Amino acid sequence: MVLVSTKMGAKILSRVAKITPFNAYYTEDDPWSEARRKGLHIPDNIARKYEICELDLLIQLPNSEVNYPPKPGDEVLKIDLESHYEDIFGISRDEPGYVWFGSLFGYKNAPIPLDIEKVPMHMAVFGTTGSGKSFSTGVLIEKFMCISAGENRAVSFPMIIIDANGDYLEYDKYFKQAYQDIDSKIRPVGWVKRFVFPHIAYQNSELRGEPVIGVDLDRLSVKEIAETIVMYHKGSLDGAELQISGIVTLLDYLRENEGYDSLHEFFVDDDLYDELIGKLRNFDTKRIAAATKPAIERAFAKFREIESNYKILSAKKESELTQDEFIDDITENGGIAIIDFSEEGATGVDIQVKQLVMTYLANLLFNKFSKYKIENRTRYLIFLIEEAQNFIPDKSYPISSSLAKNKLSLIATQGRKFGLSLCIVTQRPSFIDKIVLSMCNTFFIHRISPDDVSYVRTATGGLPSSLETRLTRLTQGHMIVTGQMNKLPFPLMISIPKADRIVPHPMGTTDVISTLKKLREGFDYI
Ligand SMILES: Nc1ncnc2c1ncn2[C@@H]1O[C@H](COP(=O)(O)OP(=O)(O)OP(=O)(O)O)[C@@H](O)[C@H]1O
Repeated sequence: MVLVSTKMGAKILSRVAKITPFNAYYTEDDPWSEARRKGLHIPDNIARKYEICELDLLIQLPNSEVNYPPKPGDEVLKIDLESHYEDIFGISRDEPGYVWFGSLFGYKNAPIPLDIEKVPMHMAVFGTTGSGKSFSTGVLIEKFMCISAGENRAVSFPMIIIDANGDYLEYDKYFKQAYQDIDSKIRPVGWVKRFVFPHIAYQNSELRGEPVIGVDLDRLSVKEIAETIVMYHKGSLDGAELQISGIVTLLDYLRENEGYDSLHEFFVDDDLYDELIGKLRNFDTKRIAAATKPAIERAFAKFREIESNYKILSAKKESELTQDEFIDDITENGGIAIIDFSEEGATGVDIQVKQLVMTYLANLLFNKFSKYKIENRTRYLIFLIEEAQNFIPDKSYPISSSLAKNKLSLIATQGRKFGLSLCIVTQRPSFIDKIVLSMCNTFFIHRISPDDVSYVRTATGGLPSSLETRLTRLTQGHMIVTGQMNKLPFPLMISIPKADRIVPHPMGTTDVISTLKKLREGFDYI
C-alpha cells in the first residue's frame, strides 16, 4: 500500500499491483551485445535502469471514490501510520467494537481493524497445510477474547471451538494457571474448558477429571433421533425412508402410548435395550413392515456401539454438554468450550462419531438460539469448526454426508440478528457445502491449492487480479482479508507477525532424526 499525494491536494490510497524492473543491458539486441560476445570490458552503470511500479488506485482519503487520476510528478509516499491511519480506516485505534489484526503487507506494526458487529455474518479461514492457518486462527481467537467496549471496558466473544488437530488446547492449559499470570490482553474471558471423549478421560490418567463430551438423545426430536441412528448405520439417508419412518413410529408410540419419558435410556441401559428390541419385534406389522424390522434392529445394534466403544450416551449424567444451562453459561459468562477432536482427546474415534457429536451440538445451538430469538434475548456465540469439510461436506467430497450439515446450513442462512456465527476453517474450500460457504461474509485466505482458486474467486465475489495471482504463492503467515469485517471496501493483504500470538502455538513439528538416532544408539556408520 502507498499513498499518492496529488498537486490538487488529494491523497489516493493505492496498492502496488506489479513491479517490473528494466535494465537496458539485458534487453534483446542491446547495444553492448557485440562487445560482450568479444569479451571486451564494459564499464559499469552505463545501461539505463529503472523500475515501473503499477498501482491500483483504491480510494481517495478519507473515504471517497477516486475522481481524478494522479499526474506525472505527483508524489508517491509510504503510509505513515501516525498521520494517515485514521484517514485510511476512518476510526481511531481505540474505537470500541474493533479488533486490530495482523499488519499491512510491507509494513511493520500496521494492523488492520476488524468490525466485530459483522461477526454474526459468518466467516471462513482457508489455507493449505502449513500455510499458517491455525496459527493465525489462534491470533484471531485471541483478538475475540478481548474486544474494546469503550469506557475502559473490554469483552470476550463466547466461542465453541471444534479442535480437529489439538491446535487450540494450549488455551485450556493457559487459563488453568493463576489469574494474575494471564496476559491482560485476553483476561476478559470468563472460562475455558476442554471437552474430551469419555472413554479417553476414563482411561488416560492425565485426562482424568477433564470435562467429557456427552450426548443426550432426548434433546433431539424423534425424527432427528431416527435420522441420526440411520445415518450412523448407513452413512446416508438415501433409500432409508422406511427405516426412518419405522423408527419414528416405534419411538413415538413408546413415548406417547406406553409412557416412556426418556428414549435416550433405551440405548444406555441393557435391560431397556432388550425391551426396545422386544417391542420392535412384536410391533404391529401393518405399521412397521416385517421386512423393515430386521434393518431397524441392525441400525439400533450398530448405534449402540457409540455407547459401548465411547460411552458418550452414559456420559449424559456428568457432561455439561447435555445440560440445559450450558449454552446460557457460555454465552452469558464469556466462556470458551474447546471440543477436543484431536488424536489425544479422541483417540481412535472415527469420523462418523465425530459427525454425530457435531450433529448434536449443531442441534443444541440451533434450538437454543431459536429460543433466544423467540424470547427476545439477544446472545452471541462463534461456532468455530476446524477441518470443516468433514462436517459440512460438498457432494464432491468423498466422505459420507453429515446430518450436522443440515443444521449448520440452517444456522448459516439465519440473518445477523440470530447471533450464532459460524467460523469455518478448512484446507480445501471447494469441498465445503456451497450453500454454507455462500453465507460467509468475511474471508481470511492463506495460500490455497490451485484447484481451489476459481472456487475462492466465486465465493469471495472476486479478487483483484494482482491479489488473485498470489493466492497459490502466499508465504507462511501471509493472507488476504476480504469481506464485511474488513473496514475497507477492498481486499487487504496482511502478514501475521509471530509476536502477535499471546498463547504459544503448539509446534506441529516432527522429531525424525533425533528419534531414529536414539533408537539406534551405538550403531555409528560414519
Ligand atoms: N505468522 C506466523 N509466524 C511464525 N510462524 C508461523 C506463522 N504461521 C505459522 N507459523 C508456524 O508454521 C507452522 C505451521 O503453521 P500452522 O500449524 O498454522 O499451519 P496450518 O495451515 O494450520 O497447517 P495444518 O492444516 O496442517 O494444521 C507452525 O509451526 C507455526 O508455528
